[in-house]
Amino acid sequence: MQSHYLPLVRSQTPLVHCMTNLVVTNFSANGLLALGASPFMSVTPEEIAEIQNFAQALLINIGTINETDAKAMLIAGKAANKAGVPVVLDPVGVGATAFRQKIIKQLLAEINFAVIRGNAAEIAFLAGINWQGKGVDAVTGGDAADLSRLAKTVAQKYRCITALSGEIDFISDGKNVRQIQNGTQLFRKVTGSGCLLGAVIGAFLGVAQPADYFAASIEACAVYAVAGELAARDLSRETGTFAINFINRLGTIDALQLADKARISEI
Ligand SMILES: Nc1ncnc2c1ncn2[C@@H]1O[C@H](COP(=O)(O)OP(=O)(O)O)[C@@H](O)[C@H]1O
Ligand SMILES: Cc1ncsc1CCOP(=O)(O)O
Ligand SMILES: [Mg+2]
Repeated sequence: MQSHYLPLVRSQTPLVHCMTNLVVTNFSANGLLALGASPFMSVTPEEIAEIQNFAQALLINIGTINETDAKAMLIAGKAANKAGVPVVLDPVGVGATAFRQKIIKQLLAEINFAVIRGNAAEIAFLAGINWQGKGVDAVTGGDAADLSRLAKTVAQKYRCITALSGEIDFISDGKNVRQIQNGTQLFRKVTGSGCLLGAVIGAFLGVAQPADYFAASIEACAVYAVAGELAARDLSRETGTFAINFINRLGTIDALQLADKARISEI
């Protein structure tokens, strides 16, 4: 694929305001910095509305959600909508507890999300379909047609782009679906792999026009999965090394590597 948004991320350094979970905050900030974006990690109620005046994107991730953070996310999301800042939702482990389900229902009712990114279990939950999940992880399985339909259903239901990640990523705008057949199994052994992807999608949206959010999301997922594939070369079970290699690859991946490696098709 042609890289259009990656050079823009590197030249414009979009500020991505991440309201994310306690597990992945540092990994996400380092991943954004490596890529060329500018992370701002804050859930502080006193400042989260103001940040939307200068942010290029907002990420809302419910990984370690509590009532206080949920209230702050509602305020930030609404302020971002008002300011025209694209908002990405990562509904981490939404099917796992009643509390998460309550929070997600409120967020989806009151905020317009540009992109919802989740694994198969999370996207299936939003589609209203029973799917196997375990805590914050998806249990693998499901054929491509089912997963593609899930992504499309959620995109239509919430009038947004959906990025369903896994062995194959499915990205839909509610009409079209693209599949990306890149990545590595090692991603599953590094916590924050999905969460950082949500932040990276935010960076790509931050340099795109709203009409191009589908294209920007596809490129973000492709850059991410190809960087993972390159980072995993010569590794089998060295998950710590993979995490470091991956951050390095986010910084060095270029147009040639993307054109050479990305396997993107319509489904
Ligand atoms: N089995 C796999 N093979 C290749 N890539 C994978 C695999 N599982 C996940 N990925 C990649 O890992 C990244 C994070 O996705 P995922 O693991 O689904 O998120 P989460 O951590 O939220 O469950 C995505 O880029 C996805 O393409
Ligand atoms: C392990 C864990 N527990 C609560 S949030 C979280 C991080 C999940 O990160 P990811 O979905 O990116 O693997
Ligand atoms: Mg996740």
